[in-house]
Parts: sequence; structure tokens; C-alpha cells
Amino acid sequence: MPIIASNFKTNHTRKSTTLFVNEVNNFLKKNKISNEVYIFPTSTSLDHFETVPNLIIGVQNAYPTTSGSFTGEIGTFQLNEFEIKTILIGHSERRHILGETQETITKKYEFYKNLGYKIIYCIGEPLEIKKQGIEKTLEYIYEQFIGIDVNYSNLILAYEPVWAIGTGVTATIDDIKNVHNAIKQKINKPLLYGGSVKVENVREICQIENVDGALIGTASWKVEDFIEILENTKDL
Ligand SMILES: O=C(CO)COP(=O)(O)O
Repeated sequence: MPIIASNFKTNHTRKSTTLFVNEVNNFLKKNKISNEVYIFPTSTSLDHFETVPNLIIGVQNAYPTTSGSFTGEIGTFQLNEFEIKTILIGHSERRHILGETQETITKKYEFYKNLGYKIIYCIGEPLEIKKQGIEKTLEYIYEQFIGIDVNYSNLILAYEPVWAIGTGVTATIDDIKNVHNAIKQKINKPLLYGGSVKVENVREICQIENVDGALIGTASWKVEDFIEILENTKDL
């Protein structure tokens, strides 16, 4: 049964997030779907959601602190208000747009690991690396594991090639297979694929060997589409 996750990025409001979560929750309940489903809303839309146990609300980012003086950031004091225990770390947009270094990411990872958070840890190569072939790609990806305890029991990995994120260009089945097989040989953790996953291709992608689910941005933001994605994968 694949794990399906929606990353809202900088989309939705508090109001529309509540409607979205409630609708997904009702769908899962009504259809008795027990797949693990994650939703990562914006920090401003966190709330007390009543959900079935397999619908988990996580945070897209947080600072490795309880509270303090870190302008623009949130810590566990804010997350605890909503019993958030799941976090995305290492997303390529945080690495490449927001300038997070491997060192910053490692600190965040250690902090949230020590608190027992479920961590969805993202890795993936940019286009110029992909063009250099599979060996260079894997080399680049393995560098993103430096300082990361890959034996952590509450870890899910997400392979998201940067060139496939938000571009409409999905990696080919072979691209996904090659990278997933190689990572799985080294690290035996659930491994999601992300990067232009859509209603039309989610089922095929989730059936690839060593793909344990999908982390979806753009195609998950309309609740009808996200529900269709869940519908298309529920029996896998
Ligand atoms: O970054 C992603 C999920 O975290 C993928 O984004 P898209 O589905 O928009 O390509």
C-alpha cells in the first residue's frame, strides 16, 4: 500500500486547508482506506484537525529550536500546540531557493530525530548532474546523506529529482527504477518518488519496484485531484 503525501508548498489558506483536510478525511473514512496519507500545509494553516489515524498532518519546515529569537521561523513550541510530529527536511526548494546547506539540514535532522519526529527526508539531483549520468547522480545524492542517520527508525525518504519538480517533466520509469534500486540497496527505508506526479501517472509510478509511494506538489493542490490520486492507488 503506497504512502501518498501532499506538499502544499506556498499554497492554500487556513480556511481552504481545513476544507481540504476534512474532505480527504471523509473520503478515507468512507472508503475505509488505510494507506498512510500525509498533508503538509503552510505553517500558518496548522490547526487542530480531527483525522483518522492514517491521515497525518506534517510541517514543511521548522527551525531546530523550541522557541527563541529566530525571526520568521517556528519551533516545537508552535508545533506542539497542534501536536505536529512529522516534518519534511531537505526539500530541494529549501536547499536551492532558500539556501539551506547540508550542515543546516543535518542540525535540523538531528534535532527532530532526537524528539522522535517522523522525518520525510528529501534528496535529488539538479539537471546538470543528471546529464552527467547515473554514477554522478548517485554520487550527488549520497552527499545529501552526509551527517544523516539513515538508520533512524522514523525515517521516510523521498527521491525528488530537481529537474522534475514543478516542471511537468516526470522522470522516466527507468530513471526512477535506477535511482530507487541503488538507494534501496544502501538504505532500507520507505522511499517515495516526487516530481511531476499526477493523477494520470501516480498508479504506474507507485507500481515501480522499490517505489513505496509519492510526494506530490502541484497535482495535489485541488482536493478533487488529490482524492482521485488516492482512489487510483488505494488497492496497490
Ligand atoms: O516538490 C515536490 C513535492 O515535494 C514535487 O512537486 P511537483 O509535484 O509540483 O513536481
